[in-house]
Amino acid sequence: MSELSLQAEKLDAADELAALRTRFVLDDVVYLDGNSLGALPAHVPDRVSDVVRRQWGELRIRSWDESGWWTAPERIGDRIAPLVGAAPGRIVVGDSTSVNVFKALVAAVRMADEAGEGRSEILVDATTFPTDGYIAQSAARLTGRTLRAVTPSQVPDALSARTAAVLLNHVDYRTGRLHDLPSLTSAIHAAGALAVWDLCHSAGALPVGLDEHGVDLAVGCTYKYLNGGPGSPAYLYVREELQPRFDSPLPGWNSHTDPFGMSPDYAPAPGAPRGRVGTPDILSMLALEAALEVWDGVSVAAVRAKSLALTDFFLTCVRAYTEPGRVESVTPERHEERGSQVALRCPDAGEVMKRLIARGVVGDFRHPDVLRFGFTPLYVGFADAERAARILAEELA
Ligand SMILES: Cc1ncc(COP(=O)(O)O)c(C=O)c1O
Ligand SMILES: Nc1c(O)cccc1C(=O)C[C@H](N)C(=O)O
Repeated sequence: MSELSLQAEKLDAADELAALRTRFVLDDVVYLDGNSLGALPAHVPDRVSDVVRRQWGELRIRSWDESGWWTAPERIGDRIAPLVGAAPGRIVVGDSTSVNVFKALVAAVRMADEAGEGRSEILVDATTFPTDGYIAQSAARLTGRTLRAVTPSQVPDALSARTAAVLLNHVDYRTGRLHDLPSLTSAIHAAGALAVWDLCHSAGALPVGLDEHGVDLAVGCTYKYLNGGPGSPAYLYVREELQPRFDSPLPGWNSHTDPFGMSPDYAPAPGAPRGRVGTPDILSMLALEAALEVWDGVSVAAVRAKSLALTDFFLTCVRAYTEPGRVESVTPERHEERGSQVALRCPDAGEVMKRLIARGVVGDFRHPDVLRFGFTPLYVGFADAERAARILAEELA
């Protein structure tokens, strides 16, 4: 046994989260793609079966009340809230992240307009996952703003009295870089603008502190570190003081204060439900609700500590096993700047990832040259990290 596998064994033995792995359906593959699609929590199939067979099959329409379908978006929002540092009543679940980016950004610009200072510009993260950039372009056109793409580090200098809103990613999907949410949010506020954060790659992997840091609006998906399943609904957070001013660009009937009054005039509901649009996707939503139970008794701080230890250890193993210079890590070394993934660049990354997957190490390839390895502390261990690095080195040799 190599020294690093011995070390992995010791680290796994001391890992207070190690037992959580049994809450998931996993085989002996090293699954390092939970930053794209989280693994299936073991109890979810039975719960979904109950929703389909009993709630839908037997109770049918009664389930909107009796099975709590109607209130699921807010109820599940409250379940996600502690994971991202929000009090109850601030998050609503529904739609995709893309749709929630649209709602949040247009609503942010509308709120900036209320100040009446002619704020003519939206800033967007130039390194963003593409969908946010596309939606921001459309939001800018619809609201008559110009859109400027800047890297998160350029944001403080780019802010001005012209800035209406800024759309940023908490963790960069490609490099795994963690951006400084507290200081960027306060810089955005100092300029009188609104901060909209995309939490897709941070929620469930590290503390976010939405309320504590005064984030205005935030969105995120639930199929990565929250393990909600393929296409599970996303969520929208609106800061409490802003909720009465949240003017949705998609004011569907589900966000009406009296949806069953069927009035031709729109009157927005108070609080989080104002972020709803149409009929919630109940099957996916209730699968997500069940999946969130794996968080019972789990602290985000413990998850963060293990995530950093795992990514540190993986980098150590990669350096020990791989010929120097064969790959370059584009994930920051500093813990304050690292999310829960390691991204390694090499020119043949696409081919290398195919071979890794064939050998039971599942990460993903991101164009043009990035090998991405996501570490989900709820089910990935140190021996997994060592084995992945060892097989990677063999494939790179
Ligand atoms: C940062 C980020 N935003 C948004 C999305 C996707 O949004 P949607 O769920 O609408 O496909 C992803 C991943 O797919 C992402 O990584
Ligand atoms: N949402 C995805 C999908 O529907 C298919 C494949 C991948 C995804 C992803 O989530 C990709 C992910 N956001 C990324 O960071 O690359």
